[in-house]
Amino acid sequence: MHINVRGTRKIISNVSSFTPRYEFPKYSMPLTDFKGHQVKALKTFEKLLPQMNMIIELRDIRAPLSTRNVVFDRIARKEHDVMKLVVYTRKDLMPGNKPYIGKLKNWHEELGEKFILLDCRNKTDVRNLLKILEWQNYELETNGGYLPMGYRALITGMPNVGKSTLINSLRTIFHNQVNMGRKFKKVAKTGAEAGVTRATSEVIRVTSRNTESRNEIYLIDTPGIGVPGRVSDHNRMLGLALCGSVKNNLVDPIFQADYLLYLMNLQNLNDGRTELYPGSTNSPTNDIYDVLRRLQVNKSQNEKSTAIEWTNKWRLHGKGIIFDPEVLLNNDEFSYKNYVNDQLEKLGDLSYEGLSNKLKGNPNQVF
Ligand SMILES: Nc1nc2c(ncn2[C@@H]2O[C@H](COP(=O)(O)OP(=O)(O)OP(=O)(O)O)[C@@H](O)[C@H]2O)c(=O)[nH]1
Repeated sequence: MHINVRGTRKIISNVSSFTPRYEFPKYSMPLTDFKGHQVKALKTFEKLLPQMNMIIELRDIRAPLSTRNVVFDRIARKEHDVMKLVVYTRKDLMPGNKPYIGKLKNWHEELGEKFILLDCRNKTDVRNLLKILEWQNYELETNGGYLPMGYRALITGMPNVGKSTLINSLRTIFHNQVNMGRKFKKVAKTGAEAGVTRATSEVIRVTSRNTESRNEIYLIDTPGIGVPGRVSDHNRMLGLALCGSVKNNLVDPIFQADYLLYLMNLQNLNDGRTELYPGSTNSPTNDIYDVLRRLQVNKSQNEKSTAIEWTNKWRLHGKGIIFDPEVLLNNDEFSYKNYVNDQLEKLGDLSYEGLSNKLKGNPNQVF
């Protein structure tokens, strides 16, 4: 990809000679982590869609492009009436700069997409989402009346973006309202690894009928669905690895660490203040082995384990880092609408038979 970068290169601290990399090398790696159970989930997803009143697509705020899956757009386009809401998760890990949110707003306006940000574990944030659901339910009810199957929302998204955590938080709020004090079991399994949920769930009730509404609100949890190789590329695979949306061991940890370094240097080019790795403000480097040496706690720790430790730390708790270079590079030519259309074009027709056959015949899962 050729990137046309605007000529306003800020100087990082007092190191005037340092130039970050604007492109990342294409190391050898698989370009997708698409699996058989995901094809099955897609078929169920498509079948369930006509019964749905809303699709809630979760994406990781640190990688708004990489965790956007056009497979969902392709399926949802067939159902014109269904409302779609994008929920960016991990708000708590988001960079605190206003321009980023401004950029996101502009992008979504281009497509007329509604979005909110939340931390799936934060009660206030999750209550706000519940209010949106209740409001939509109320609107529908006042216009159309009673829904015998209740108001239904399908929760979708890439693996590990927080779907099950969000459902559990919504359930906890509901449970505390109706069953004060008594313990209850989590309904959706959660975990730090991609692919914890492997089957589409039964309907999960999150509100009861009350004086304002006769419709109950239900959610349906789905397994995380990755992108087929034809809409993926090296940068995307690396971004997804850093978010935890593909299996950790698919991409060499040194490549992941190097990609993180590439992103950090680009980020410092924009912000110019944060100590993202040892010496990043006064002696920045593009050499990952140099950074790993700086990070090593003792001589016996090897480069690979240092890389794993460092990327894990950022994947799980790293605050203020963005994993999509398109967000960090001030590229005037970038258009969100064109990006999405380009992805849809690359995806082409979604043929499940084709996907299943290619999965069977291709151990590298690249298709
Ligand atoms: N910091 C932070 N962590 C979160 C948030 N939401 C979820 N997590 C964590 O992210 C990890 C993955 O969450 P899950 O809810 O299992 O993700 P999922 O989308 O259901 O995953 P799959 O089953 O693989 O599709 C868990 O360790 C959660 O605790 C959030 O908003 N902020």
